Amino acid sequence: MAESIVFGDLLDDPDRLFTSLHTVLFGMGAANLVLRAGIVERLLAGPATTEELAALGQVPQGELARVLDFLVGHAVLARQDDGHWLATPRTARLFEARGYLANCESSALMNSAWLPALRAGHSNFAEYFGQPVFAYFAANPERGALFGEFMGWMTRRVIRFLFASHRFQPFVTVADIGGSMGDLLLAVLAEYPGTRGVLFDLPETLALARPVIAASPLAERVDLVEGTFFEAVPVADLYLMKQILHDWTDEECRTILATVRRVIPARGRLVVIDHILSDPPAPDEAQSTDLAMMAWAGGRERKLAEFAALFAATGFAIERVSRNPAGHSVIEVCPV
Ligand SMILES: C[S@@+](CC[C@H](N)C(=O)[O-])C[C@H]1O[C@@H](n2cnc3c(N)ncnc32)[C@H](O)[C@@H]1O
Repeated sequence: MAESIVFGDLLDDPDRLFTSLHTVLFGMGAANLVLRAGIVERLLAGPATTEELAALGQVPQGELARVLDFLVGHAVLARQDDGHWLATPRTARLFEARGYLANCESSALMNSAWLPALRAGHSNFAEYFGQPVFAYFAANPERGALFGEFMGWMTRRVIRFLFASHRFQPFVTVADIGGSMGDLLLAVLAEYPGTRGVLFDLPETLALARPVIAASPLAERVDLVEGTFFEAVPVADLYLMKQILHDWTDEECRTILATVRRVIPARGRLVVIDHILSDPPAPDEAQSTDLAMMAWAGGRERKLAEFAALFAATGFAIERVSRNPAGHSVIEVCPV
């Protein structure tokens, strides 16, 4: 069995446990603080003084300098001899990960409500934020936009694996169901010239995606279609569903899959991209995202046999599986 990061050698070494978790917890807080205050973007544009950055964030200079010193200690920022703060290569990485860092902060907040959430029978998210996750994002577009950035960051993590290990059979139109900001769809269209794409998602999500797609050189090849996958999806010969089924219960997944099954052509394919749970359990990414799905959406990650049962119940059969030990796997299914 792989060694657990937190509950293995760290738990056996209290000094490292304390230092590591404190660095993660307060590093995450410091990162979100400077991102939210606009300081990271400002420093990516050029060096600045403490006074300028404190004015920008409307925070006291002394406390801000201590936070910035912490980030200098981790080479996320640097400081010139004349006292100006400046960006390092890690500052850009931090900016790219801003959606994920906001997501981590929400996870930490909602985990404080885990026990009452379980007792009340709903997700940690609904317990802490007062609404199910996608309703909350629809009502709070600035949080929805950060979530979309997080999804794009996650997609970029899996795209290299996807294209290296899994080729799609020839297709004319690909529909990304719950495709968020279109990161996966645009990557697939770039990889498969001469094809067209449909970005299908809730209206509030597509309102955020529309300018992103319009700015892409591939915009001409994309149609945006609003709707809910509990009712109807557009017709295509290749369907993508990345990180969709894991948000929902088995019963809800059967409804989503049945919606696709009603319109998929006989030669069409559905490609599900999700974590596959190890069996027996291992301290891997899938095991932690399983808890994340319980917390965020009342959903779950699944073992391959559990996916197979969902497909069998909705008129699909697994044709190919590209298993990714380090993250999301690819399960391609055909209608039967
Ligand atoms: C976890 S995100 C995955 C996004 C994208 N597939 C990816 O992997 O980057 C779930 C997506 O499902 C969308 N969604 C949620 N409920 C939906 C519904 N009923 N119909 C269509 N899309 C929905 C959300 O707006 C969001 O974009």
